Amino acid sequence: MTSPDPQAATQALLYLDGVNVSFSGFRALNALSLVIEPGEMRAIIGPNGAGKTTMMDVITGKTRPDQGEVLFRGTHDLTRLDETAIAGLGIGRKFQKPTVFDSHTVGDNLLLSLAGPRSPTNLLFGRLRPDAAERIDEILAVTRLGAQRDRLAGALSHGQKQWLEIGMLLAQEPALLLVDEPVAGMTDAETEATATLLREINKTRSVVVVEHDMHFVRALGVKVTVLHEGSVLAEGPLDAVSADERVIDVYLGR
Ligand SMILES: Nc1ncnc2c1ncn2[C@@H]1O[C@H](COP(=O)(O)OP(=O)(O)OP(=O)(O)O)[C@@H](O)[C@H]1O
Repeated sequence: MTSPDPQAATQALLYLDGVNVSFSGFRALNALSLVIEPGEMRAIIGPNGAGKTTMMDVITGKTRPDQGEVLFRGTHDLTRLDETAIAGLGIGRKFQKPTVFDSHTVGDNLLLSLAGPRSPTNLLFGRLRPDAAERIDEILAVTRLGAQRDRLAGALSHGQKQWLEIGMLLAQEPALLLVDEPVAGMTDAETEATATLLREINKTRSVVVVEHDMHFVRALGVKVTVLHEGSVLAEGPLDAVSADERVIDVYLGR
């Protein structure tokens, strides 16, 4: 792949160019270049070890690249910021395994995640953002967890826990959501519902989703980037990348 147009750096929401990451001499990311436009939802696919998780780690500041540019909104150099600062810029990440608070209700999990002045003292004295109750209602509606509000999170199904965690991420009001294999272990119906949920979220936020489940990627209906050996192998609509011989060889054909 050629590098993206340098002018794209200033217009992109997320701009990666020539990113290298090595672990003990092994290139996990190899001159990776990728551009996510404002408002876009992008699906990232690729075989095990292709570098998908490492790419997310670089964007969120967990891993520092050895080389390359990583810019958010054209001006923020993510290679110089730590994880907290990057989260503060509005980049939220959902890991594969749900990490909800099992012994709290669904509603309280969301309350604890709300952006705003939520120091322990503020929570203790009920000082929350003024629209907290309204925002929780909205998130419960979009995640279809309204009927579960007073249930303990520990009692939810695996799919519902994943939706709750996506809801907790939404409560932080990120501009960009990074979502790692959200439908692993879900039923077909839950997988469909998750595609609908991410499409709904994408109406107001940008999303990068890593997923192996091709039915789910198809249901998202967005541009797909195929990673292989730490670089972009192919990019485009799912039908086009699925027909690409190189993609079939390294990933889909297996
Ligand atoms: N901390 C690390 N130390 C050494 N090697 C690592 C480390 N993290 C990742 N790697 C290696 O880098 C390569 C890319 O890994 P990465 O987890 O990014 O791939 P992936 O595309 O997310 O794979 P999967 O689909 O299996 O999650 C792999 O070969 C992996 O073993």
